[in-house]
Amino acid sequence: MCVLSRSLDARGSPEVSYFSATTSLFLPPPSSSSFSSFSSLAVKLVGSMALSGGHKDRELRVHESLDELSTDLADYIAELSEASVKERGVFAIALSGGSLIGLMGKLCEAPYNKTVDWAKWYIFWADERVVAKNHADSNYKLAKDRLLSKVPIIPSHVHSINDTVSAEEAADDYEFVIRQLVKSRVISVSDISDCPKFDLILLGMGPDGHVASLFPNHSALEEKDEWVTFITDSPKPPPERITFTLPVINSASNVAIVATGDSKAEAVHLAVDDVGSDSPSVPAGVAQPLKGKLVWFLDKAAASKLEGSQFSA
Ligand SMILES: O=C1O[C@H](COP(=O)(O)O)[C@@H](O)[C@H](O)[C@H]1O
Repeated sequence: MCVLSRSLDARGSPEVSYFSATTSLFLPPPSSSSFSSFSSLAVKLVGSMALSGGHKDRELRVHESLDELSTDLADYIAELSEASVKERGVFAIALSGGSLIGLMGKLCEAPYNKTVDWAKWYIFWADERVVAKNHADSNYKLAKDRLLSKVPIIPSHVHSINDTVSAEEAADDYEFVIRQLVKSRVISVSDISDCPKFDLILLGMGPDGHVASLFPNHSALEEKDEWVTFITDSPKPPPERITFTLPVINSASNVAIVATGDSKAEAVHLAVDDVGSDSPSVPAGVAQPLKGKLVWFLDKAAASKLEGSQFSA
């Protein structure tokens, strides 16, 4: 696997280096700046820059196929789980819904089904549709059917929303549950805010650039005080949802955004590239942990509109 590493110096100027991940040897840069000049299985772009009052650490992994992306995603989650269990004794992970869950499927297979310390996992949802748990639209049901029922997770460690109350009450309830688990340190606490610090928040991204249930131009994006908020007017059905707020997402130790397919390419470009203030901003572009690390998992189609990219969809 070849890796392209691009870090940004203090002024934001790119310093480009190229190396092979398998050998860790530095290779001379290619004559063209095009990513596609590598016959790589995956291209990884690492950016790091100082932000006002913060730090930005992000990495872009572009995969040749969904199969490779799924393997890399399973490796990434398994490694973070191992590190967190070693450091804290538990792994607090927040899931999303949508295509992400299918792409996590390799975790149910060897070696991960045997090597991951599932009993130490505590599961949450970064967003949930306010429907019954057995409803086809439920993010909980999707994860349960495709993932949680296939690995030995302890049922009491699975924290889904209360599906018998209104969206507002479900958001309040969920925040209460999270507060209790922060108190008992199942979930860490951020040292720069009072927010929970999840070990990993996994986000999908819609073609409009929404992450969790934070949609473009929606007031929920501005929520600063609550950990969990609710909406009743989601532009994507179903309309009633609860969602982690940006302060919670941006307090996590690790955030991954997983996006595949042509329909996501424009939103990936708007979120990742430095598009300037004249272009519309998308929620995915403001998901960036202040002290943690953001990793984007993309296929070539989703990466096809990135600046400097010659991936063909
Ligand atoms: O409605 C939702 O959509 C997003 C994206 O879903 P995808 O199928 O386009 O990957 C998902 O991340 C979110 O959790 C879900 O509620």
